[in-house]
Amino acid sequence: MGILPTSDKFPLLVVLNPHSGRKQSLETWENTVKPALNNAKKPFRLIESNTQGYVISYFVDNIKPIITDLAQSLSIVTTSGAADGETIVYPTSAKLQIIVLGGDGTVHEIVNGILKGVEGTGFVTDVFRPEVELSVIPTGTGNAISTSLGVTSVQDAVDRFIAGKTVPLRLMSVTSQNSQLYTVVVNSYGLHCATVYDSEEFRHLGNDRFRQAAMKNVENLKQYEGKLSFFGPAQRYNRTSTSLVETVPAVSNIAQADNKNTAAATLTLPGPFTYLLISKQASLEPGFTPTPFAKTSDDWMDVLAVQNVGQAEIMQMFGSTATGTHVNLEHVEYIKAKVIELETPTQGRLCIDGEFLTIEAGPEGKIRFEVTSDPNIQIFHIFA
Ligand SMILES: Nc1ncnc2c1ncn2[C@@H]1O[C@H](COP(=O)(O)OP(=O)(O)OP(=O)(O)O)[C@@H](O)[C@H]1O
Repeated sequence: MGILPTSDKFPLLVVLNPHSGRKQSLETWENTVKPALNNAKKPFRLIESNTQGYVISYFVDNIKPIITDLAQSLSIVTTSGAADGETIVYPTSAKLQIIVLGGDGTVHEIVNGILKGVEGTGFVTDVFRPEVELSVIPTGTGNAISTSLGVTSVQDAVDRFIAGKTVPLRLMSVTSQNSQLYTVVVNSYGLHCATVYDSEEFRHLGNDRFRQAAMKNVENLKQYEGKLSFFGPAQRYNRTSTSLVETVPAVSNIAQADNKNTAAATLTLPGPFTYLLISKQASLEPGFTPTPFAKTSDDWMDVLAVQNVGQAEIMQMFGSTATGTHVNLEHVEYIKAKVIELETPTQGRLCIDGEFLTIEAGPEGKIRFEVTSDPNIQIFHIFA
């Protein structure tokens, strides 16, 4: 007797955002994904998002009963023959499968809703730790996660789900004095954040909405004051050797760290920033690969930083992001790190997977980015 696979007893969840991309998720569901699941005899439960923020609230409110039902569906009752000889064997792990018909913002809401819903509870522990397996059907605008994994179409995503191979979806934790969130794709500051902010009004253009909003912001190019500090191990792209080279903390910094109880930065970038990304995905949309060394499953964050440049340099960078060769441009900094802090002298705006966060001015407003390693947070996997 063994533990039954989830699909035999507990339905997979299908999260559908009808507003994603060019609003074709429902059609894709009805025409392609639902027939494929029916064919494969996979029972499902449909969760349709009816407003912005619905998905996050749904999981905050429902993840505990979902995990309870999932665990119970996998429990095994054994009888010894005696009247009171019934024993229930509970599982120590289980797979919760979720198909996402939406874009990266919907994945962001699922991940943050689940983690918020189980925070401070005993629902995810060493004794019982569910694995959440996400199948992202690319029906958003950028579809960064799918694009970075090489998923080329809706059918390709469905095929990968049916094939069943998954890889870890590594998260970034984003902490300020009064908030804590998880990022699945990208944190941005400066031109990219302003572009995402302005792109909503061009949603009807599909992928082109980012291009339209980017051009608007390049025309009125601004510099964004801030200091970026890197802690612990870091690798910096070296244009001469065309490779990532380990950056060792300066000796004075090590001494400082030993004397005080606070770590000194391995490296700092003084800003101001024209363009700044802290990313877990190589591509943010098809044909746009700003952080080409980023990997969905590794334990690094990839930083693309462009400091204090003009329109010509930005356009030159955009011109080579399709191939990733912009990392060789003089004004481009590319760094891999595990812990990063951003401090701005005045109030600023940070974009986290399309969601916006206010950065308060000065040291109190500092934002800390870390790759998560806690096994009770790192429960997400993605069909690849
Ligand atoms: N019913 C709804 N009406 C309006 N907005 C919604 C609804 N359901 C969800 N949303 C919001 O839609 C936003 C965008 O979703 P999503 O990220 O999936 O698509 P996208 O922005 O087109 O794709 P991508 O993030 O891949 O570029 C999310 O911020 C989400 O909160």
